[in-house]
Amino acid sequence: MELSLTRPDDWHLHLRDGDLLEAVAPHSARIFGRAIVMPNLRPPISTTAAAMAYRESILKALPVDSGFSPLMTLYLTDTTSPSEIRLARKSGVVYAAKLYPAGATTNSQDGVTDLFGKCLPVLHEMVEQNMPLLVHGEVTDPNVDIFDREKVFIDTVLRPLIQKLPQLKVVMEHITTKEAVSFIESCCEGTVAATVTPQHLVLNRNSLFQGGLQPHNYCLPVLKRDVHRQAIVSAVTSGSRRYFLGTDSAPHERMRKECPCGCAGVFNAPVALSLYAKIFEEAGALDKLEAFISFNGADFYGLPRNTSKIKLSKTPWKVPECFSFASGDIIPLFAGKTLDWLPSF
Ligand SMILES: NC(=O)N[C@@H](CC(=O)O)C(=O)O
Ligand SMILES: [Zn+2]
Ligand SMILES: [Zn+2]
Repeated sequence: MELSLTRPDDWHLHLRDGDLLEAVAPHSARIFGRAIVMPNLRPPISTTAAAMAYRESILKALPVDSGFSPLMTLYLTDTTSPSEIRLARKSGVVYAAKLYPAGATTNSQDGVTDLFGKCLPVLHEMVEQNMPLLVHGEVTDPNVDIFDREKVFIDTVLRPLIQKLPQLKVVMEHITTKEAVSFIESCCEGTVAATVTPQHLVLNRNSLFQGGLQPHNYCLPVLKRDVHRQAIVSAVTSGSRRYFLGTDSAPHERMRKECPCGCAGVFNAPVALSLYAKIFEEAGALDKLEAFISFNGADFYGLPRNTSKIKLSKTPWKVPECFSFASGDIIPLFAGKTLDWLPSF
């Protein structure tokens, strides 16, 4: 079987910088037309000037004939100003601003400590500029169980936020729970949406401990119980326009994953499309795959859909064990495993 599909976009991607950027960018660029590029570098991409410079380094890291467009984002801090949002919009290269609650995830140290206390003027300006707020939706309170942090964030931050600013466009990134699905369903379609990663659709929290600790399955939000996985599978395969592809491909060098305090983040760019196809096939919903991977995100962001095509054929292929680059190795999700759906162009 072979599917011909509109070229997809990745609405949540970490491209990193330096050697790592050069190593990973081609994996996304061969498959996706565009990607929303996350700003959590060190230092963070918190100004329009930094976003423009980062965009140039991404373009340099792409293969010469690549048609891939990086869509940049701004990292919100306690001191981001409304004028920075205006500048970002005017630049034509910044498409959203990203909320990292300080301490919630990789490189979130400079994130927001008090959204309602520090960021309301910026959020009002984002409404004015029709600029989406992208959210890592977890509370950081160490007393909240790590498996409950998304649910508590919805109740204490997201619901109050959309009550205060019903016109703000919000993308809840990498949703992992049935509570997140209920929340998204309760919001206004076209104003609040969610991205879903391949790992949260195919794995549950058992995969973190299968036969021993599995650092390459560790990401944030952490994998959840299977009942939650099933809820997000039903949501994305229902055909709803509220959900779209965001891989959250987040590479870390092997030695930073396989160590006493390993980093959170899964490198899934080479396998993401195969895994999404597997999920839709198993749900008997292959007819709804194209909207999820290629239409819903563009429609939400108000961008034209891609016009070129890719092919996905039902051909078994083996995922490489490892990708080596100048400063180390990166282990992909499903390393060494065989997957069913092979993308080609
Ligand atoms: N998802 C992750 O586990 N890690 C991401 C950050 C993020 O998306 O939260 C990273 O930048 O490594
Ligand atoms: Zn995140
Ligand atoms: Zn991410």
